[in-house]
Amino acid sequence: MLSAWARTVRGGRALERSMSSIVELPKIQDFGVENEPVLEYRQGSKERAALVQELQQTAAVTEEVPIVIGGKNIKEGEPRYQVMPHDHSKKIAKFYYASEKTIQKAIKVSVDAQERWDRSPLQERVRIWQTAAELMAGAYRQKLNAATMLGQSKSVVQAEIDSAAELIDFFRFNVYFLKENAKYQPISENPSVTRNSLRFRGIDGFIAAISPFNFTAIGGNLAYTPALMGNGVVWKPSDTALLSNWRIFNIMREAGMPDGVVNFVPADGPTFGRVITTSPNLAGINFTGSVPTFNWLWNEVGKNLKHYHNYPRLIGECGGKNYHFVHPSADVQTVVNATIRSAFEYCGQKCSACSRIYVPKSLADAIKHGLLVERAKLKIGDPTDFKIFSAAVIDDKAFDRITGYIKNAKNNSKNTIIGGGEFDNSKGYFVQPTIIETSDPHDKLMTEEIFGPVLAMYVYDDCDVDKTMALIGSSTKFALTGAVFSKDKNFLQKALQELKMTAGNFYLNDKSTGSVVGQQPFGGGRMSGTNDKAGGPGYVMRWTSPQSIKETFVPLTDIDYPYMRD
Ligand SMILES: NC(=O)c1ccc[n+]([C@@H]2O[C@H](COP(=O)([O-])OP(=O)(O)OC[C@H]3O[C@@H](n4cnc5c(N)ncnc54)[C@H](O)[C@@H]3O)[C@@H](O)[C@H]2O)c1
Ligand SMILES: N[C@@H](CCC=O)C(=O)O
Repeated sequence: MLSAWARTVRGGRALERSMSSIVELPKIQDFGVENEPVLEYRQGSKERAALVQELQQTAAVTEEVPIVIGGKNIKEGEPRYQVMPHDHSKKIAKFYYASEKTIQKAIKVSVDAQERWDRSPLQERVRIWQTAAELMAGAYRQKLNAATMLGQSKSVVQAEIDSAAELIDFFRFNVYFLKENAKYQPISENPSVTRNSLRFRGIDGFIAAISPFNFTAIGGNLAYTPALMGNGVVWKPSDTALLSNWRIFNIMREAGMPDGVVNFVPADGPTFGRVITTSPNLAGINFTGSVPTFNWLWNEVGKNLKHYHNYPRLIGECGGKNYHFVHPSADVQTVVNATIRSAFEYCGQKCSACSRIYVPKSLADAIKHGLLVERAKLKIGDPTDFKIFSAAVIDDKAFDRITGYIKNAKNNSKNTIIGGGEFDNSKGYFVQPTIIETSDPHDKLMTEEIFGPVLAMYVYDDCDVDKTMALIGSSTKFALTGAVFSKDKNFLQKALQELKMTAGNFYLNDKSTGSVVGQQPFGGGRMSGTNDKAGGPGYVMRWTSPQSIKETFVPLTDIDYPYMRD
């Protein structure tokens, strides 16, 4: 007969049962999940009328945006303004930078709130997330879109796929993924003797969510997915996405989010970075933005390691030098249309935007002609004009950086501007979609992230397909998105192997942008980030510190092993 000890180690038949389980498995209502439909905004549609009205209302005021810590509004220091990038004389939001002391206060409030919040039933959190998703899809859809169009200079469709569809999808899908992940429970060989379970806990401390300007949805995901998993969060939104991010924060409050769990803390980037990385309570950084900023944060964490209670989780989704590689067998029209969209939608300010294209000599004339014809048709202007293709770049710094590349190209004999090249910042930060052909595949136009409407093109000899394909991975450290265009299945097979490490999101005969939550989980490798795949099932798991629990229901009656008594 097995001893009680052995029975609890390996299971076995229970002779007596003194207790039952006290661990409750998460109860989360089952529901299906679908992507939020992208509305069309046709002339005469209800959604268009509602959006126009909301654009007028949003443009008519400069909204006050406070710092919010533990539910309390704080306004301190000199006021700052978020302006409309396409008309920088217009202020859309007035906000304040949190001081070091205020950031420290936000950390304390988040750490205190975490303990209570982590004890709240998962089902209650799920209810809040679902309510928020409904509010975003309904009553507040156009408020979110208007703030994104005016504040971040997005066209109607670019706002709709971001601040409506993607944001709503993040809220619905992360709940779905949480539920799916919670289905796994460890083996209990004989549950009346011992029962094993796994529960999700938040991480002991606080999570700093640091979001970029270019996607409203990313701000919502970075701040609220750690919160869904039981964490306290200090959210630093980007100065240039402030109003749309503020609207998300308020929707969450209306949906029932308790005060103090997520704290809204606009701040100077380096000040915020210094304060969070020197706090012993730092449990994680959820960052999306540029490589230099993430590298700086990672270094600071390294320097401070001995002060922390945890190893902070570092999630950073960073920049790219995304490519379109065209094989001689490619369909020219597909290449042209996909490239125009990928390179120039939202002024090339998607991290996934194509900014280098490799074209075989045999197709070069046709592709250049197609790109130039389509480029000339693009209307660039005020995003409230429903006919525009794209609007202004985000701010003066972006304008100077992008036009710096264009000016440089004008003075470099290896580079020829074949389309665009004009810019004007007198009213808004406008840069015309620009195509530059270079004879040097290592030129900085082909290797550095420009993050603007500038497409670099390199024409290769058809016989050099393999050699040119090898340049994709060897000429930059980025590996975010990439696309290959070919009608030759054997070549596509080869590209799948040869280019495996060059992109976290890889497209065959499609543009390098436009990933959808739940369809193409997003993120890059190499220096493009930690590739934690936002919009995929593993992302929620990065924000939990799971606990394994073993419960034993029979008394432990002896210490010896049976063989000792033989
Ligand atoms: N891989 C992805 O999923 C993804 C998605 C969107 C954007 N991006 C990348 O983001 C970049 C564009 O966004 P951006 O211009 O807002 O990036 P950024 O790095 O300038 O800023 C990102 C955030 O970091 C803050 N910040 C700046 N310095 C800081 C510091 N020292 N400590 C702490 N926070 C600091 C900023 O204020 C902002 O909130 C591009 O490189 C783009 O490719 C990547
Ligand atoms: N998910 C978006 C990119 C987000 C980064 O900016 C896309 O795939 O285009």
